[in-house]
Amino acid sequence: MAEVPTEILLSKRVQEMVLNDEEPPPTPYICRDGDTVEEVSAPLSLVPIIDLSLFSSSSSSTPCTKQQEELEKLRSALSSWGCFQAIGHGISSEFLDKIRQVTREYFEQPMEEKKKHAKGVEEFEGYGADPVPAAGQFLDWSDRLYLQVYPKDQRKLVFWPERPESFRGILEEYSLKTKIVTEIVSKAMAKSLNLEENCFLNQFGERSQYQARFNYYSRCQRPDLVLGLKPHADGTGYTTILQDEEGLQVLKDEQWFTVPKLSEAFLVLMGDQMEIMTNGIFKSPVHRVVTSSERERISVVVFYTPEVNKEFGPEDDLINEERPRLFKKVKDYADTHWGYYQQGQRALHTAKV
Ligand SMILES: O=C(O)CCC(=O)C(=O)O
Ligand SMILES: [Fe+2]
Repeated sequence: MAEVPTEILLSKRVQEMVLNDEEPPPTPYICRDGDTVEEVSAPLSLVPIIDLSLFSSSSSSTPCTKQQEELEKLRSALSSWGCFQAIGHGISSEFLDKIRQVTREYFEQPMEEKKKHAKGVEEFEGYGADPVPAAGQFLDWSDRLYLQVYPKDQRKLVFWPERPESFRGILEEYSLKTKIVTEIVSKAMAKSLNLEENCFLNQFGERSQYQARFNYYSRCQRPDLVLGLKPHADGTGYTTILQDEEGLQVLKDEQWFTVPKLSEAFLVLMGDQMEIMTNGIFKSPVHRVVTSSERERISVVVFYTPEVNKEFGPEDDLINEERPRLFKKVKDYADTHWGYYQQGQRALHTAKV
C-alpha cells in the first residue's frame, strides 16, 4: 500500500476510515507490534477508590478519624499510583450519564456537522486529532474535540458545538461541577501532606486553566497493532477522566493496569505539575488507551493547569534534609511538555534542579 503523508491522514478522521472500511490501519498508526509489557485486566487491577464526600466538611481544622484515614489513603494512592477513582464527588450518576450520552451523540453525527468545528492540523482547539507529531511518531487511533473552558474570557465559541442542542449547556454544567470537585481535591491533597489547605489552589492561581477534551476511540479490526492514545504522562496540574468503557491503562511497577469501569466514578490523575509542586511525592503516571475490536469508547477529560505565566514550584514545607529540593521553579510548563510530547518523550527532567 502506498504511504499516505501524515498531514493528509490527519485531515481525515479515524471514525471516517472505520465507517468507510478503510482498514487495516495505515502504517503511521501501527505502534504496538511486539509490545510485550504485561497487562493487568480490570477486575484484578486495584486502582484506589477515594470517597470525596469525607473531605467536603473540610472547614473543621481537626479532621475526624474517618477523614484522616481517607487522607492517608489519598496520600498513599497519589504517591504510588498517581491516580485514584473518585466517588462521593457530589455529581449525580444521572448527570454523568448525561454527559457521556451527549458526547456519544456528538460523535455519532454526520461528519459534515463535526467538521463545522474542525481545527487545522497544527491547532489545538476544535474537532480533529492532535497537531502533526514529530517525524517517526505514531498517530493515535482516535478523534477529539478540544475546548478551552476557563478562564471564561478565553473561550472560542466557534469551536463549541451547537448540536446536539444540549451540548453547550451540559458542558457548562459539567465544568462548574468539576471546578467544585477540583477545589475539594486540591484542598484534600494539601491536607494529606500536612500543608495549608489552600496552598495548591494558590499555586494554580485565580485564572487557572480548564480545558475539556472529548475523546472518541473508534473500534479497530486490529487492536493489537494500534493505540487510542500513545503512552504519555500529562503536562497538567492534574486531570479528571470520565469513561464509558474500559480502555485506559496506567503504568505501575512495569505493568499496564486497566482502569476498571465504575459508572459513578471518574479518575483523578496527577500531571507533571503536581509532581513538581509536591517535590516528587505525588507521581505523574504514564498512561495510554487501548482500543477494542468490538466497541467504541468515549471519554470526557478535563485538564486543570496553573494560570499562564505564573511561576510555581515545590511547596517549601516539602523540602527538607531528608527530601532535598528536586525541582526548580518553572512557568508555562505545559508548553515545554508539549514540545517533548510531540517527540514521544517526557519533559519532567527539564524542571529538575
Ligand atoms: O481517554 C482517556 O481515558 C485518557 C485520555 C488522556 O489520557 C488524555 O487525554 O491525556
Ligand atoms: Fe493523559
